[in-house]
Amino acid sequence: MLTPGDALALVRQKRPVLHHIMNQVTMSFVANGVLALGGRPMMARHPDEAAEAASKADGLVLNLGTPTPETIEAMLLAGKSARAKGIPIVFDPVGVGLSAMRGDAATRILEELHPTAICGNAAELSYLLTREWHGKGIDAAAPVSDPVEIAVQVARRYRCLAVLTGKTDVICGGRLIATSGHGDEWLTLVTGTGCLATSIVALFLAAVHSAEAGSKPHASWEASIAAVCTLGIAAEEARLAAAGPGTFQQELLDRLYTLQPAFINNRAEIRLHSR
Ligand SMILES: Nc1ncnc2c1ncn2[C@@H]1O[C@H](COP(=O)(O)OP(=O)(O)O)[C@@H](O)[C@H]1O
Ligand SMILES: Cc1ncsc1CCOP(=O)(O)O
Repeated sequence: MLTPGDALALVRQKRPVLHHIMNQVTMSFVANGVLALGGRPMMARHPDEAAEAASKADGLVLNLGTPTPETIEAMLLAGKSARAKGIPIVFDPVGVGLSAMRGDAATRILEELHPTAICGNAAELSYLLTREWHGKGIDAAAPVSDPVEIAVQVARRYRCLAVLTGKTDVICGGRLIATSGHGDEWLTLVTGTGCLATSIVALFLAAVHSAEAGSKPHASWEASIAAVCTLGIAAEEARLAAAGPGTFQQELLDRLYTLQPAFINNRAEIRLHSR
């Protein structure tokens, strides 16, 4: 079994290059979060260079936050290149039910690229099942009654890992289902923490994929659990030193930088489920 601490140590040892095609709102924060954890963020969003950039990466993040026809084209080109190279692709369908444009882009990404993992909030993952939008703006409007069931259905429908974020995070890969209650409600006061969760999942998947550990059964699922626990525990520690959302954001980056594998292993509480 790959512990959360083992996975964090691998991230810092491997320092994966993570190619992002993502929204313009949270790019800088996400790049700083990935750097703080030991990764190498790379943003390359023009269709003319997207495939080439992906071919030089260890993992690819496709984030639908501020889509344009050009970035959607770039996502499809980068995704095909990532598939040819065999690196993990992580898709965050940010605000997917806001417009037909986002819904259509998500359909193409899912059908043409078959991402390794889908990460999003409950409204986003439910939309991928029902094509009905229950979000407010781009956020999940209200807690859903059974987030585990939504994640299970998404993982089964799209044959991938599903990571549903919220007060409780759900990490599902087929029959493997886990939940983590780590985190802090101030994460919802800083824009980009959902995007960062997605990029951290991609970072951990890329690290494990590029190491021997990646060949072990369940390694990708365990890496995704490690990713959400790392962010959640970093947030719990950050909250202790923060006065409000501004200092919380700074403290969060500092905790991502200083968290030690043994500390995460001592602290992480993960519940396993069966369906
Ligand atoms: N009420 C909450 N309490 C504690 N942590 C939360 C809460 N809501 C979200 N989180 C955490 O915030 C991060 C971003 O999740 P979320 O807010 O669902 O993303 P998004 O911005 O995509 O809606 C995740 O690490 C999640 O665990
Ligand atoms: C506010 C906003 N609008 C389009 S993308 C974006 C940021 C979304 O970030 P997150 O989903 O991580 O809160």
